[in-house]
Amino acid sequence: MAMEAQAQWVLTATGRSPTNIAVIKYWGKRDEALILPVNDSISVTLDPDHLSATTTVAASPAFPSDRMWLNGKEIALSGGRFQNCLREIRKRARDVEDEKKGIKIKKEDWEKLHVHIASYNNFPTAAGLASSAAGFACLVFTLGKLMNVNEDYGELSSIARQGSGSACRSIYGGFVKWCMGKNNDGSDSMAVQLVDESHWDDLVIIIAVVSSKQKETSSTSGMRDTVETSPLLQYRAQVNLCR
Ligand SMILES: Nc1ncnc2c1ncn2[C@@H]1O[C@H](COP(=O)(O)OP(=O)(O)OP(=O)(O)O)[C@@H](O)[C@H]1O
Ligand SMILES: C[C@@](O)(CCOP(=O)(O)OP(=O)(O)O)CC(=O)O
Repeated sequence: MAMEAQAQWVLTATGRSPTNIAVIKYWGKRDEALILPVNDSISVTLDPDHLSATTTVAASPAFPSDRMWLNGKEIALSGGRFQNCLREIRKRARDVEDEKKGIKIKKEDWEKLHVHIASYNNFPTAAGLASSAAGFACLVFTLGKLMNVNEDYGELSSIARQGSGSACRSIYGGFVKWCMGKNNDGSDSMAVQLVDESHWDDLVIIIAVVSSKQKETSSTSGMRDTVETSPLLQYRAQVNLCR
């Protein structure tokens, strides 16, 4: 394999993704593992200069395992959400050649190459400002860039969805709809852009951070409780709010 014959090298890619704020909220899953929602939702993507995640991914034959640092602190990548995103992007990886660095990676090499991921949020993490949306959109986008993935944004949004539901909408700017889809495998549950970021030029969103502390109840567990206990949620899911 050409990759092994070469000297040790590190190939990197960096991306930045903004967070998004839902105007018609996603609340409740019909499939917890695939992250499939019970309703369509619509959000507005914020300006990346203000609230965003910046992620650098690196691959090297010298890395013995996949590792990730979030805001400078190492976090476990063993969770299903990270593993699903890594697996889905690796599946779609293509040949990469960097002539200047003398690197040649074959499509099949990506299954064996490990990655190191470093991400920073320029706003409070896990505090109710959708850091998971910016974070997983950025992770999927940047891994895709590193591995020369050629999928369209719809497909990337479907992969980001498997990291955090709201992340599928952060793949696009402007106003974005997450179409819940009907298929059990989630293949039609993805985001589409309704209008781009120039559509409503003078729209200003003011984010008032009242606390930067980690929330006591995450959206993931809050919506799980609602699905299990609220008859009102079933009604909300039956009415198409996004029409
Ligand atoms: N930059 C990032 N890159 C990758 N994963 C991230 C990043 N930022 C946050 N996450 C993941 O998202 C989790 C936080 O998500 P959580 O849903 O609890 O909070 P939030 O998205 O900030 O708030 P909310 O969903 O209520 O708006 C983190 O524990 C981490 O797993
Ligand atoms: C209130 C919300 O922001 C909830 C977002 O929840 P998450 O997308 O963070 O939940 P998981 O899919 O479990 O990761 C509404 C919305 O963004 O539509």
